[in-house]
Amino acid sequence: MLSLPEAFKNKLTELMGQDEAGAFFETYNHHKALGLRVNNLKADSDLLTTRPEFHLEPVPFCSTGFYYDNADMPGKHPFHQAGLYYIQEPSAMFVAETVDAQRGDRVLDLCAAPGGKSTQIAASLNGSGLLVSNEIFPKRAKALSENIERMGISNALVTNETPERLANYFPGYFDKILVDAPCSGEGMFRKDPEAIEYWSPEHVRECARLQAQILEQAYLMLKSEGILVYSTCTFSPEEDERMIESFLEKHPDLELLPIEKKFGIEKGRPEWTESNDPELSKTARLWPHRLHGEGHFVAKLCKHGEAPSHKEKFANSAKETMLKDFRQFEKQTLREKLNGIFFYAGSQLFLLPDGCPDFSKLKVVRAGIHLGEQKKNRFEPNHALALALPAEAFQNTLPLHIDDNQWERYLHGETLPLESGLKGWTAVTIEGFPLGWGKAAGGILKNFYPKGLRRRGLN
Ligand SMILES: C[S@@+](CC[C@H](N)C(=O)[O-])C[C@H]1O[C@@H](n2cnc3c(N)ncnc32)[C@H](O)[C@@H]1O
Repeated sequence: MLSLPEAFKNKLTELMGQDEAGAFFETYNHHKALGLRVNNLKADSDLLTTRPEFHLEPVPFCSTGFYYDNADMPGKHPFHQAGLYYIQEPSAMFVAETVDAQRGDRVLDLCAAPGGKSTQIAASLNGSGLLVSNEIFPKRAKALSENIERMGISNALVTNETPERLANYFPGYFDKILVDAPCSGEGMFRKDPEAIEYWSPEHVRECARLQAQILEQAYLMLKSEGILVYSTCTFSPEEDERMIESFLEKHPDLELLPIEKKFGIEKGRPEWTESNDPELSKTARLWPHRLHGEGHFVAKLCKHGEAPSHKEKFANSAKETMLKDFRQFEKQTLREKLNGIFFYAGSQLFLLPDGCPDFSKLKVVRAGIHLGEQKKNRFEPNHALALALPAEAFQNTLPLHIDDNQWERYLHGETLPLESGLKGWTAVTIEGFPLGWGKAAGGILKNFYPKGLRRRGLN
């Protein structure tokens, strides 16, 4: 059993009562639940469920979620590098299900790194609308950006901003906002035992102060009739029901919406708040002793009041004359011409989503698809382009297969021998799914798998 802080044990025992607390603490004798979520932007679940290397059982509250077996090691499988799934704690999958993003929505994920929920929201948007995926810490924003790239997401802006600066930029802009708040992480003690070290009653209070500030900024960015989902991975009422209680008090135009309670998902606990308002039982709690997953809290709100107005300003496309080298590369490498808003950041070229807002004053880490770099008189593609398109989009492919070790060599950065007379930019695929670029010449494939992603050892 994990060694839990005494104050945490006493608090939860007092809240839950001896009987329930007994069942709850018993879960700390067991391993955390392991989950992965299939990326519907690229593949169907059948692709994984029918493969012998995976032993998957459906997560009941997420149609693309699966529990996997410890021996499966999905992080080491090349399908992971190809972005066919995201390894995600099962309970966490319920949060983006609650956001329920619809085609064409403008969605903000305000506290997004490393990107579990953003990548799930993007799958629901299926390339339409806009996802602004924000992370305040630069290092975490980079990891988020890499995951957005790996999953082949074309309609996201990854920003590295404070909630306050974003709120100045996007007043009343979003249809849906997710605040997956930084929290005391009590629900993750089995997954991330480090969270135990940080835990203290003072830390819980600090988190609650920060969450209230973040929620205020989210409120400003929400359209009238927009939906706000608030979630934490902690059990403390100060960060959960009481946070929603005081948020509702501050904003009477907010309505708490019911969340369906199925598959062991339970009601929020109004009895743990000041007001004891039964409305708060519309919120949801995911408990490790009630379902196979870690601890989470989720609330869903609708804003009925007026939202601050904003002037729409869109990003402009680069002139066609500036795309000469790109167009030549495109003609030689892709089967179809790409259309849309082309945007240069220095020599780097991006293809922005339709209706992309002007983001010139924001810290943007990634915008749409990173197509590549304009070099002197030629264009060099970026890894993101290989991952954003299906294999059929490329003129040249080098198909690799799981039962042959060539894919391991490719992911290590090695040059590959070629039997065919391939020439030029080539998408390397694994079982028909792009893994990255290579450049063919003289019977070998030069490896363009990004250095930072290369595998260091065979394991
Ligand atoms: C629970 S994690 C998000 C997990 C993420 N949504 C996912 O599904 O992968 C909370 C995030 O909030 C960020 N954060 C910390 N302080 C913040 C602040 N003051 N404003 C906004 N985000 C903050 C943390 O860096 C962290 O990445």
